[in-house]
Amino acid sequence: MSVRTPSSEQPAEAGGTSHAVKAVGDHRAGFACFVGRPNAGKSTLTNALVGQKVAITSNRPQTTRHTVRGIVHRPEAQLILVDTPGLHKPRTLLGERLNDVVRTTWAEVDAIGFCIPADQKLGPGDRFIAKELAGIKKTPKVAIVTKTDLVDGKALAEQLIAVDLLGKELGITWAEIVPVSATANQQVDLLADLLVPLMPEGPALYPEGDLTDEPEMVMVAELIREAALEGVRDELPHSIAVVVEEMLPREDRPADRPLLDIHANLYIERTSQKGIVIGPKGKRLKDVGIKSRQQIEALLGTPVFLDLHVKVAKDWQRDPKQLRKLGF
Ligand SMILES: Nc1nc2c(ncn2[C@@H]2O[C@H](COP(=O)(O)OP(=O)(O)OP(=O)(O)O)[C@@H](O)[C@H]2O)c(=O)[nH]1
Repeated sequence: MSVRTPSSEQPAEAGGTSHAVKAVGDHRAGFACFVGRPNAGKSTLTNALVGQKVAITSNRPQTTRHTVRGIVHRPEAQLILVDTPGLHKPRTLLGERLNDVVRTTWAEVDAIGFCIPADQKLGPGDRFIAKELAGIKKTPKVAIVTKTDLVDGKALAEQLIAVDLLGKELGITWAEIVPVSATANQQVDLLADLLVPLMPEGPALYPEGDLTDEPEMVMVAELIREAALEGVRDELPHSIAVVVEEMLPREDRPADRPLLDIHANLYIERTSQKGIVIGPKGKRLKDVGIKSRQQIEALLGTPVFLDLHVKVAKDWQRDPKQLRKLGF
């Protein structure tokens, strides 16, 4: 088994495939995606690799709904990370659509990183995904054991062995098995080093300095949704969707004091959920507004006036028309 620890000094090489490292001067560019069950740490890892927040994260499963691309720039390579929703057994139409997005992504990328949290035993969710992965023969697969800061050396070693065995059992050849911690920034750069040789040779696909190609309106909506998800429980997280209707610079402002007006709607599925989202005397919604506005201002680099409304889109997760309207 080829496991990458901080002391590994082997050259970055892709498990004997045709992707071996080329001489200096060659440039590589391509797409990699992280897969794994909900909450495995895919979005956090994407952000750590890119060095800036491009994907929202939360401790609620199924946070990620959009395919966010983070772009890692290196002198010798450009690595475009596609962050997909967690694959899971679908229960709703939204669930089915999300799984379709995942599979389509897998077929298009140059490498797949399978994320398995170090602090949880391999379970049916991991197996479900690994079995699907086994069916995708051509794409190199890297097993990434995430959240290594949460476990001791013994538990980590056991997890690495379990991942290796899972691969053998299902006929998957891991190009690498890499333990990382995105929050403690352990081995994150090494992971990028190992992914780069798996990319095809070619020129950069995005201008230098671009960190994502997600439209600003979508990123803004995601930041609002992230703030709204904090502290909500049970079914509600899945019921929340945010759509930014309009982003316009306020007229009649002096050039040195611009203000961006953002109008956004936060959708829930049932009237009964309104109270939870808005909170007593509107306090929760106000907090969501303040928190997300700060993040949006940091993202866009301009002062923002955020006009946020809560609306009911009845059972939108099961309604094709509503799903389309909400961007799915
Ligand atoms: N301690 C620790 N926590 C982590 C690490 N990476 C992610 N987390 C936490 O794990 C939770 C889930 O992380 P995400 O990055 O949102 O997970 P995800 O796989 O993108 O989740 P979905 O969007 O639901 O598919 C968050 O609370 C993160 O802060 C890590 O390296 N160490």
